[in-house]
Amino acid sequence: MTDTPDILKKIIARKWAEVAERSALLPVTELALLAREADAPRGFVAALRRKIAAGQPAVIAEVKKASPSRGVLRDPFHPAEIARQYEAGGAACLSVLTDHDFFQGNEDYLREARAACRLPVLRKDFMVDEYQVVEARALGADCILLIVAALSDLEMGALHQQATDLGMDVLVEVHDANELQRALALGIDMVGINNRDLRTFDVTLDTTLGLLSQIPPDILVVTESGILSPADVERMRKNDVHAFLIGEAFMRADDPGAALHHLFGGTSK
Ligand SMILES: O=C(O)c1ccccc1NCC(=O)[C@H](O)[C@H](O)COP(=O)(O)O
Repeated sequence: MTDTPDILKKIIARKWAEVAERSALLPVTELALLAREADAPRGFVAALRRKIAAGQPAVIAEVKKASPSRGVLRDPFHPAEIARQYEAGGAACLSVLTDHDFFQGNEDYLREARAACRLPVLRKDFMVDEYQVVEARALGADCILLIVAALSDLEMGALHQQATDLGMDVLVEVHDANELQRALALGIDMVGINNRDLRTFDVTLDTTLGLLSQIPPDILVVTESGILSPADVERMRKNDVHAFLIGEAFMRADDPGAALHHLFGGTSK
């Protein structure tokens, strides 16, 4: 994939090394036993759709300490407390960064956040191998992220099928029309449009708006990145986009749940 942004290439290389290290310590057959014993999936897409059906915003609230483009967003960082605040603020779901090297995330953050609330949780990481998908379910994840720019069609299809077989939902992330067509060919029920260009880190909500007309109406559209103000929210809602993945705007707030409630003008619960 020659089009893959440099930052993704770096992250993917690290992920392959991680898979090799982890599978040497815990073979996938043993991990699969842990996945089978994990708490049942909570229904990620269903939770988003319930919110929309109730006329409320479907917010995937992100638990993220840091990112390559923004550096450290929150320190000290208490995932369980953040999860409780998000639930109280009316979030539909959580997204928890588990990547160590680029986002200062951790698998324990997902476990802690999920145990502290009743919300479905996305494992926000960079999936390249089936080992990570089984690991996600063993951690309790209800959904995984697949980034089209990071995967071949064959890889994407296999990871998507495996997650579905394990009872998880899949958020398939795109940034342009070509990636969107590749995602649609998979037979997806939810697509994430990342407003952040991972080559330049520039963010524009025009990215979501520009792709909407190419998405069949039965597919749930999640706008990702750069939602910072009530005006951003309103712009999306006017264009019939009701699902949002938001990190930075909440992570910089004292109470992320109160910030969520405020950003959506008190309509989130
Ligand atoms: O944000 C980055 O620096 C980044 C770099 C490489 C891959 C992904 C990256 N961001 C992940 C995200 O897409 C965001 O965490 C997510 O969409 C929330 O965005 P925001 O509300 O702007 O924090």
